[in-house]
Amino acid sequence: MKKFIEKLHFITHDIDQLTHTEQAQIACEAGAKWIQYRCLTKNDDELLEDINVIAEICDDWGATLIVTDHIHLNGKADIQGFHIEDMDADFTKLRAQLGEAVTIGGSSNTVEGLIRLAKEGADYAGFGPFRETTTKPNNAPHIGIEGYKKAMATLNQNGITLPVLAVGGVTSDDIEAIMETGVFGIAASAAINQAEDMREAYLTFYDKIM
Ligand SMILES: Cc1ncc(COP(=O)(O)OP(=O)(O)O)c(N)n1
Ligand SMILES: Cc1ncsc1CCOP(=O)(O)O
Ligand SMILES: [Mg+2]
Repeated sequence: MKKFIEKLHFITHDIDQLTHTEQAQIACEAGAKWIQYRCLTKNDDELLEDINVIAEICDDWGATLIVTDHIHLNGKADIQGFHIEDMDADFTKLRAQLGEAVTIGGSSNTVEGLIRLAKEGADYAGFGPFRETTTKPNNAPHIGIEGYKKAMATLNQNGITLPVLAVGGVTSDDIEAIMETGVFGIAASAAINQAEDMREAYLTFYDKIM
């Protein structure tokens, strides 16, 4: 089933200055239509407490709510989908488990991973890291502008239309060059939620992407 996927995904994160709920509220008030609640530090009761509040905010503002991992919470709150960070996850099995209506996104550091995600029925993929990020430092090579161009050419040659989002260390100054590579969109956290003025930062991202 083809799903609507937004071009700008805002990812909440554990930061000192704003709670996940506050981040979702500010992003939605600034116009966000896609919130990924990424909290890997709370127990199920705490997660559901956050998710129920964020789901209401998303509902009020017409935003899609995606939860990072935690697929066991499917059906327990008004969640539209899940972003699965395990790059070895079997999306065919996940689809069978979660059903057609649930949006399922995956992550990859390679074009081969993107092809596999597309073949296994992921609805979209985060492809990164664009550059170094403190949100989740890892050892994967940075994709960079040339890497996105090459990957998008390979996907096109293979007839793959999976929506690919650049992710990891993206700032508003990168948006134009990234979008020119042919990727579908951008997912970002730190450059928005750690900005001095989060609303202003979200609006700058939005204006440059749309
Ligand atoms: C849209 C989106 N893309 C990527 C991620 C993070 O995925 P992850 O597997 O953690 O990526 P690496 O940092 O390991 O490269 C996400 N949450 N959402
Ligand atoms: C790459 C990545 N890994 C975990 S969340 C995430 C996306 C957010 O990265 P950033 O905070 O640099 O926008
Ligand atoms: Mg990962």
